[in-house]
Amino acid sequence: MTVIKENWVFVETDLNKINPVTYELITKMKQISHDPVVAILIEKSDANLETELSEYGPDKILLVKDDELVDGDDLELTDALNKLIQKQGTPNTFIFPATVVGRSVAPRLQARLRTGLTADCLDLKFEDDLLVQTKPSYGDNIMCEITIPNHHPQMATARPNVFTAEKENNPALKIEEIDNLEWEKDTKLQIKSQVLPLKTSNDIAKAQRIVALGRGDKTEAGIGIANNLAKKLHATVGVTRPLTDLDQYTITEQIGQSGQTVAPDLLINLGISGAVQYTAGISNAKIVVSVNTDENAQIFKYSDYYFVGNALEFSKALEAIL
Ligand SMILES: Cc1cc2nc3c(=O)[nH]c(=O)nc-3n(C[C@H](O)[C@H](O)[C@H](O)COP(=O)(O)OP(=O)(O)OC[C@H]3O[C@@H](n4cnc5c(N)ncnc54)[C@H](O)[C@@H]3O)c2cc1C
Repeated sequence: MTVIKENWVFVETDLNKINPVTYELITKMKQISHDPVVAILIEKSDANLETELSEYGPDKILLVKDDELVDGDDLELTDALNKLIQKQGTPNTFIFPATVVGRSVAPRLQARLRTGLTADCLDLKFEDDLLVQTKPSYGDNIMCEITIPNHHPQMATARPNVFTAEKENNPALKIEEIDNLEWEKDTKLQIKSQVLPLKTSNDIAKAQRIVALGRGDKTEAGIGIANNLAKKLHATVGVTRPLTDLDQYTITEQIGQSGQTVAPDLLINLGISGAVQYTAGISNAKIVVSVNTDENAQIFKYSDYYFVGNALEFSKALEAIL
């Protein structure tokens, strides 16, 4: 098998809009790669998403204009990407966002290509052509560096909000349109319509201020006051995993390893212990304030300011002076 010296990034689109995580991945790959970074874009025949995409400086865009495939399911997408690799050659690496779509399509493609995949990476770098993929392991207690030395493409999914997207003018950009992929239709599943959810994980992932609630502030009164505080601060409410047992919170608001990675200017942690699975999602927060009754709470190690005391009383007092 001939490996082409290209590093591919899958462009995720939702209802004819590019998911911004794509730009984060392109920027990161441009920073670390000495070979061309190629964006794989599938769009409707009358769309022009390549214009927006080109602002982030990929070296090449492989463009598939296909009205059916845009609305295709994960199996169809997998088959189309497999056909694309058969047509173009095997890239050195192929990176996907660790989103619902990326987490479904990337492993299916990996299995078909009989290569390796590292899921949910928090960092990527190259040693020559070898992609070194960093991810938390063993319950997030250690960071592992994983490589796939003998198979191609070296595949990874990387979490949204970990890398920073930066615009770049690339006058050398080439756009190559691919015709006749002849992907196989999935007859078992039919998607009749697609709607954007009212609330998305983007709300918390993009929030500039977050009030995060943990088990130590899980009472009805604690949650009520924390929500008032959030309103006054124009902040979004986030939670730790135990709070997702409540009807009003889901994985959409959960911060951490199995939830969302956040990068706010201000994060207030109320009654949160600081388990590694939670702190994995907050390393890009700028100012962290934490409140906990336990003076030895782990979360204080990740905090710029902390208060030893009751979260509810703290929220009440802070809300009163705002
Ligand atoms: C595979 C895996 C993935 C996971 N993914 C995630 C994830 O993405 N996100 C996540 O959050 N968790 C995740 N978890 C769970 C994680 O391990 C912790 O259990 C969880 O983060 C703990 O949440 P907490 O801090 O709210 O609760 P606790 O650990 O119970 O901490 C509560 C804290 O509140 C303090 N406290 C008590 N009363 C008060 C009070 N009145 N005022 C102030 N402080 C008070 C206590 O001192 C304590 O420190 C995951 C676990 C596993 C195994």
